[in-house]
Amino acid sequence: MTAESVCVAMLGALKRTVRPALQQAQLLSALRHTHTPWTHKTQVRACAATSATLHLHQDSLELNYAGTQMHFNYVWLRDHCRSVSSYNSQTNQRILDTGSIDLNIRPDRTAVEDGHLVLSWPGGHVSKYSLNWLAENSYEGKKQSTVQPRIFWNSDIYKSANIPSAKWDTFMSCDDEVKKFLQNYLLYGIAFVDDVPATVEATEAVTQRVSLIRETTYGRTWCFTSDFSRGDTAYSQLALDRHTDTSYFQEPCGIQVFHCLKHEGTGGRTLLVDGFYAAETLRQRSPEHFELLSRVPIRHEYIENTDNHRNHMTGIGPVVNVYPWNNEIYLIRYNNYDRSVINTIPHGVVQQWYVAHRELTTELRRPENELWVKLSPGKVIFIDNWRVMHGRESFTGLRQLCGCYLTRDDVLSTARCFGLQA
Ligand SMILES: C[N+](C)(C)CCCC[C@H](N)C(=O)O
Ligand SMILES: O=C(O)CCC(=O)C(=O)O
Ligand SMILES: [Fe+2]
Repeated sequence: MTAESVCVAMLGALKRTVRPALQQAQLLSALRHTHTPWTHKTQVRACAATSATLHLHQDSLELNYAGTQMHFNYVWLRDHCRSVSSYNSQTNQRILDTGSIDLNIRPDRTAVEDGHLVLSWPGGHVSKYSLNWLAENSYEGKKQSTVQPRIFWNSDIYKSANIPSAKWDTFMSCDDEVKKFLQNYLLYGIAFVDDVPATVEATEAVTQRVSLIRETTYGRTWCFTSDFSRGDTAYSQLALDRHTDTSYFQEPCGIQVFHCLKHEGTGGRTLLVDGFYAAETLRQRSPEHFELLSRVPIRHEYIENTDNHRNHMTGIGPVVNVYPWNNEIYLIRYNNYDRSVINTIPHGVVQQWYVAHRELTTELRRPENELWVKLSPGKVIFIDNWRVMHGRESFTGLRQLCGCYLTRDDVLSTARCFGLQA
């Protein structure tokens, strides 16, 4: 058996879910290294024992390992050297000055030894990388995997998943409960904690288990009712169509927390819609419309001029934001109330943009995509404001809603510290 056939035999061992990738072909060709084609310089080394084969190219090394063909640029390899003089593994920070690497660097010696790629650089420095580390960190590996695994949902999918709510007592005392809660939150973009005392303090305490509060012009923790105390329809009894909040921030708030402390009246149910489910449907149906919404930046705005508050915020960005290397959606800004004048789209594109926006709106408005819940005292909901839209039914009577925004970075950090993929 040749080394190559060993590699092929291992292909099946590595299961990957290749996501439908829209402009992947264009993207790849744009990003592709300009390899010197096979030349007499190219060396081939095979090591059947580790099932790894190396091919040296002009500015990169090709590694076939665990069923994946990967390319590692020489500057990249020197830059990612994990030797003690290059990298501080106590702080997980680079020591090496990347600006000092010769951009034409090539290793003098390359070998695969004991599951490691070993490179000797001109000047004598030796770098060692475990093949598994290389496989985990290669571009080829990353572009086929998602940054954050998610389950896109419509109402039926969410309901039949029967996700349990966390319970206040356990949530406050047991890390495992927080971990389970975060896993659900990451997968679905919403998660609940039940039996929370109906106070601002308890609501705040719950959030402290997973993140830091992101203070905004609305306060740190806010408690509001339909008193028009602020220049925004949220402070009324009117119905609010599905939307994401703070679309007018350059970085919209990552998480929204709501706790209804009191409602003496009718209506006021909360509407939840998975924006990623709708956007993925759009991507399947009309890739070119999806592309337009992900490419064209638009502006959102919050202008407030009341007796007590003066604010003028703007945020610019596309409706759908995707990671350029794998086309995974990571953020949707969708707020028809706060969308401001469109003057960032050339006239030849405006019509198509509206068509694309309408198509997304149609998906978001399908009744089967709507999840309605009545928030009641004790039930705290965490909403991924980069993904899941919220809205509300009009209501009567006194309704008091408290909550806060959380920093996305800190929620994700907590999740990663629990060993979750985020
Ligand atoms: C949640 N809280 C009531 C504090 C603020 C509401 C902000 C409303 C604004 N139109 C937006 O969508 O961002
Ligand atoms: O009143 C509600 O249920 C939510 C209102 C709203 O959209 C918000 O406060 O962001
Ligand atoms: Fe809102």
